[in-house]
Amino acid sequence: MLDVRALRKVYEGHGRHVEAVRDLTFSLDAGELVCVVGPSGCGKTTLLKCVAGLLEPTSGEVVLRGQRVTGPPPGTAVVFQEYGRSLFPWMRVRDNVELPLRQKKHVTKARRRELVEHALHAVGLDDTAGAYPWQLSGGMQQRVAIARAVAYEPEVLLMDEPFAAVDAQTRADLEDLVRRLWQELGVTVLFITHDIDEAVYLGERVVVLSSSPTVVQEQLTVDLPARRDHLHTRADPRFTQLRTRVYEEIQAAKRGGGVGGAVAPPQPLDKMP
Ligand SMILES: Nc1ncnc2c1ncn2[C@@H]1O[C@H](COP(=O)(O)OP(=O)(O)OP(=O)(O)O)[C@@H](O)[C@H]1O
Repeated sequence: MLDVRALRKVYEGHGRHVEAVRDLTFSLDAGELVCVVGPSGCGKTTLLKCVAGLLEPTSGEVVLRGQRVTGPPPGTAVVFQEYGRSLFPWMRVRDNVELPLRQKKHVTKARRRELVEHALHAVGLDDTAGAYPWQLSGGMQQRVAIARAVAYEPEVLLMDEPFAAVDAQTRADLEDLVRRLWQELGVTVLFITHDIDEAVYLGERVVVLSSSPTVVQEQLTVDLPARRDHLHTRADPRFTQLRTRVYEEIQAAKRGGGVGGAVAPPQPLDKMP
């Protein structure tokens, strides 16, 4: 349903020439939750902006439901890292969540209110509808941003390092929230992170990017149980195997090769220590 094909993006201007991503090709099936992980500065945000139709690729393309993406595609919601900048401080929480719904002309006011209530309930913020964002903690503000995306009833949810700025406990809670919403809503999720543990904990599949010049280094299926929790999943030996493998891939990418390469053939995951 979502295809990234030979995507390349070069930023030009002010005497600079930055090849942010060189050649990215991967796909998401409908209803998948895929994490993209890569080192800092490898072009993850650039990739997400191209997928969201906010940035034009230099070459290659993003195709969503068979249509080439040339602007923000309908049915797609984005959650960015900087929740503080994505919420309007002069609008109450309920109005922030409702705002994108106003674009949907066929949705009545009563239905909008219902969707907002339901979304705030889904993220555990029933009591904050009348508050202003600045009256909430960072983690709560990010929940509002997620509620806004959920209320929009997207088919595709794009998330760009959404939990990078919150504390570890809140982050763990928000990761569980994303998996729960994904399971309940059947939405297709592309989740960008630089955190290997987060990618393996959340994803059904992990796309590993190399460092610049950026290509897809590896794709791994995460064969952990669908029901995950921080206590048990992170203690699962399989979790450790997978995170080790992703870590090795990223290290190999920095050296300019794959884990397998000419040096050592890749070990099947089930044979890894
Ligand atoms: N608007 C821009 N103009 C010029 N160069 C840019 C622009 N945006 C990003 N870049 C450059 O493109 C490269 C990739 O940046 P990008 O933000 O996509 O990486 P990232 O993987 O998301 O980084 P991080 O993990 O640190 O958030 C960097 O070298 C960055 O300096």
